[in-house]
Amino acid sequence: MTAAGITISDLTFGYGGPPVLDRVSLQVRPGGTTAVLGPSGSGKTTLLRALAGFVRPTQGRIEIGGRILTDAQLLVAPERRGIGYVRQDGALFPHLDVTGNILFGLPRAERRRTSQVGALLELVGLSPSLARRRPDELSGGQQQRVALARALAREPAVVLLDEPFSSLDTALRAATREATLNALAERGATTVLVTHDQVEALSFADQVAVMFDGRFAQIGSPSEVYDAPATPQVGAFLGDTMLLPGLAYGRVADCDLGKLDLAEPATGSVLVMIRPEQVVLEAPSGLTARVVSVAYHGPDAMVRLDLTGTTTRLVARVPGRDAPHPGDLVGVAVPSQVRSFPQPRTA
Ligand SMILES: Nc1ncnc2c1ncn2[C@@H]1O[C@H](COP(=O)(O)OP(=O)(O)OP(=O)(O)O)[C@@H](O)[C@H]1O
Repeated sequence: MTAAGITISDLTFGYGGPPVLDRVSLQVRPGGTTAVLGPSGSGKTTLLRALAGFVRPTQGRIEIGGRILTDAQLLVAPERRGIGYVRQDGALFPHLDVTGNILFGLPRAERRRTSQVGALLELVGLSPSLARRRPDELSGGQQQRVALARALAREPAVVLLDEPFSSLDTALRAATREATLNALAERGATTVLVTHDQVEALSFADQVAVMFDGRFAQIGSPSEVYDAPATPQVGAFLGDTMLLPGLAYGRVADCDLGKLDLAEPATGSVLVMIRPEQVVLEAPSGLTARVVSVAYHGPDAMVRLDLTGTTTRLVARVPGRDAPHPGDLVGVAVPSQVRSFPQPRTA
């Protein structure tokens, strides 16, 4: 199977009402992994359904491997698209065993090739000894891996994953995610993952497309969308942020935390974006703050602070073992470069 790139151009679709997808464009490189990240109801699943051929867009085009699958005239049937689709619940057939589930949907001649089931199970990190189990005899993570093996059995050029890890607990989620990534990499399949989990999107994909209200607010590498968000909304969706009013001149912004270095030059009134891991706590001197509360998480702790002489509230993420105590007076500094956004004018 040769890897196929995906090109989505100007795609628009609504379920009879206002558009759920509003002129959406996206490119996924052959063999690449893109995470579509957005809040509930933003249109992520609808985009996957359009890619899979389950809905007919009112406008726009979908091309996979240079072949047009959807446009104003054409709607190639789902089974002719060479796409594997793994849903949130895995959706295994309860009355079929693992082998039956994996071979389901293959052409009749290929269904006899039960020998490939063992190889597919190994590919997704499962023991071939599970081949005769029924879905209710498997854990949630094992069921998801069987669903992935079923999707890969047809050797699709493109695999769509719709929140496939969301029902799993934390440890199982990480292991299943890694097994899925390895299996997809081995097959060279181009992958689109839909998720509302920021950590999952950042760790799974080489490209993250952030969707709000049926539009992409930003498409970029994981570090671009996290470190250089296009808007405060994208920044806040990717992780905790503080926005401080300030005045920028070139590569410096003056705000309640003093003069901070800007990653990009700016001029005039800005909102300075600071992530909690950028706030460094030290012995009190210069800028100080009073610790309001500490949420201890083991490896790290989130420390809420009142900046002395201001109404500014800060949050610092510090190593768990270095966490101060509520009431402590600490020094604060933001030594790393920060981003800024033009401040919206108020009337
Ligand atoms: N079959 C349908 N008929 C009518 N409206 C629908 C249908 N499916 C989804 N919608 C609406 O379209 C919008 C986008 O839904 P979609 O499932 O694509 O969002 P999502 O980002 O995947 O959300 P979630 O993360 O909750 O799954 C929502 O407002 C939803 O209510």
